[in-house]
Amino acid sequence: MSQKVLLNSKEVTIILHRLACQLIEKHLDFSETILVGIQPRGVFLAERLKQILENEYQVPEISLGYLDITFFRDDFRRTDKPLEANKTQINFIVEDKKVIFIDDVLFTGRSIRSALTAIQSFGRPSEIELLVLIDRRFSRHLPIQPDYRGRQVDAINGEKVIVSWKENDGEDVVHLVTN
Ligand SMILES: O=c1cc[nH]c(=O)[nH]1
Repeated sequence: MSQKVLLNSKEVTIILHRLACQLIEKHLDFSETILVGIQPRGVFLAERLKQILENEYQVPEISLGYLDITFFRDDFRRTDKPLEANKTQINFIVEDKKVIFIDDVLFTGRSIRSALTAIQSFGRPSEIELLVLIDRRFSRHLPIQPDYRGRQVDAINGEKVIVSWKENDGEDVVHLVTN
């Protein structure tokens, strides 16, 4: 196995600030907007963006929820292993709000397709956007594209993009791993 650094900690910080500014351009004070981190790993990115927006750009408190998609995946019956769901926590009304799905890596688009189904249980948002740190180009199985992307990456099928976060993994870094 070999691994190459795609983004180091400084680059991750710069990208997070850019994404935060792009969100402010569109969502201003976030009064009609809800951030939704896709479980499990989109939550780290969503929390980080909330922190940056509130602490560094003085946006008033932003609504942040977590959405688990385990049982909304179209392949969940195909596994023999018992599936373990993560927490879904959406403590506010999404009806007529602008929802931003946040995930670390966009690959086939199937997770986001599942998230679109899962969010329906909480009402009908006025719109749903997608923000990802890494957009794996040419990998999509579905017509799903991000509205905000940190970095576009060409990775071939045997390769994997791994995003690590300081609070969970000790360091902010993105690796391209080849088996
Ligand atoms: O490369 C990939 C593809 C999907 N999910 C990841 O975390 N990395």
